[in-house]
Amino acid sequence: MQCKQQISQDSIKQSENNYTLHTAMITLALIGTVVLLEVFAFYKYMTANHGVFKKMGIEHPPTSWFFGNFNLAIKYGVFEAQKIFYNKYKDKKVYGWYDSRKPVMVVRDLDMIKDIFVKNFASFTDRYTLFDFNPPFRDNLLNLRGEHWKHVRNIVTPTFSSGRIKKMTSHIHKNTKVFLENIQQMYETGQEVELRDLSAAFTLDVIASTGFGLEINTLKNPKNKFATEAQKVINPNPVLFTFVLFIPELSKFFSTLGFPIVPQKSMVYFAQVVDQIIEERKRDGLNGKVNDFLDLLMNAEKEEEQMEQRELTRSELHAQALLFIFAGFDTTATVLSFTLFFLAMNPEVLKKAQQEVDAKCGQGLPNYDTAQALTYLDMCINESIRVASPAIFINRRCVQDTYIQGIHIPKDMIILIPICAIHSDPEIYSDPDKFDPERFNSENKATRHPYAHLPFGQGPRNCIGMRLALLELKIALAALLQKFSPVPCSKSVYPIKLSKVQPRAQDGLWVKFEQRMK
Ligand code: HEM
Repeated sequence: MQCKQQISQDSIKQSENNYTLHTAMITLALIGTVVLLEVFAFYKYMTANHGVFKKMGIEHPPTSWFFGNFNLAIKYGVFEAQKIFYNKYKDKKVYGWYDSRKPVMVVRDLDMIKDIFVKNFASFTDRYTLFDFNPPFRDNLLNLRGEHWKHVRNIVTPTFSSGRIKKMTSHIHKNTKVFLENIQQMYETGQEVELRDLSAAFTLDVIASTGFGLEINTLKNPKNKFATEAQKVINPNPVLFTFVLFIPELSKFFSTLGFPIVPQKSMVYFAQVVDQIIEERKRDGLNGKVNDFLDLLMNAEKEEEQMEQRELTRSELHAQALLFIFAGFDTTATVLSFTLFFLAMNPEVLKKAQQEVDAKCGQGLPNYDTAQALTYLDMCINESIRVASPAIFINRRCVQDTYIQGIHIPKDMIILIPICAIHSDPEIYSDPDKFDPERFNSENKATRHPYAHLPFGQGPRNCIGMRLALLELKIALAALLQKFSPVPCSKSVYPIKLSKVQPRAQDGLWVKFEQRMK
């Protein structure tokens, strides 16, 4: 009897065990299926667009399901990858590229590029931006689309007219004097100088001054709040940025979790600076008397309910003011530092540039008109931007189905103009790594396609700050060359090895300054 009971208890236990095992297996199988389905769904999501170019009959590099073609940018570096495939498809007007899951049409043909920038502009009014910004930066020109962009651009354009920029020369002069004092000190102490940081401090001081009438003095006090916050904005969190590069949709998710790609606190800091200056100027009756961008933007500002055609809201004003800082200082610093370095490494070019400066500017600081007359210096700057362009590429988003030169560009296709590859195409610029300003004399320029040099973009959506940047560069370079000569030093590495991901020299741009004997 006892034995029978024991047997039935054992069998109950056995069947309980079986049941538990069975349930565990079903659960595991269910989890496995869900995981598999999710992996499959993710795979489908990542590869959903990978057939686009094949259907269009457009060639592209072989794709990886996760990276698209991004693994090639990681393998070779952004510059090199652009050059490799630009050359690989040299007999094509366009080729395809997948930024992870996103198809991007790369346009090589210069006539097609011209049509995209100008003739067919109505189809390419917008830029593609990786993520949407929050206020106070949301409504900035770089980011805005369609009619909203047109409205703001029309209001802001007069701010950058020759007349307005001419009036800003005094701001540039003030900062150039401090720049020269710094160089004098470096010369006296025999210091070897890395040009990048020096140039960035100068161009940030100029933007703070021409933009907002502020004297932040980064050249003397590199850790000032304005400069540290600006550095945070132009160097977003690299981990989050990489995630968003692969899956742009994640940017909203990170933002909601309180981790925006561009630090929101820094943006708010700059908006508060702008608000404070506006209040002070209104209080002190200084409206229209400071000759900076804020002055002009303030005149264009109106309360939302009183809005007329040609006025900005405070939110639009914030966004433009902030954009001028971020679009204006790092780019100009890149050109200033590379140009000075190239001059130091090419003594014949340096001598010629100095002779021109002496002849056209004499001893005083170059003004707006003398700066326009510095044609050889202009050639040096153009050549420096060709070799090391601050913008690696330009993009546009196609807003309506369009045919250009027999090629169908569907609505929403992202267009990429490979500036670096065009600037170093040996069929356009022979021996492209060589620094040779003569490429930009009027005779040589006339033999080239006008769209073979695109450092500031082209057409109605080109760089609005180009004239200001060139004026600032010419005044700073000419003033420096009047008194000093940049020369090679023990740390100089030439020819330059460009960084794989950004317009920087891998080994820095090191020079020494010598005082000129006249
Ligand atoms: C050497 C210095 C600079 C370079 C190389 C440069 C380059 C560029 C490039 C390539 C674009 C895109 C153009 C296109 O899509 O066709 C651009 C746009 C822009 N830049 Fe610059 N830039 C420089 C300086 C400045 C300065 C000093 C400012 C302002 C103070 C500025 C403000 C802007 C703005 C607001 C846009 C957007 C224009 C729009 O979408 O309507 N840039 N820049």
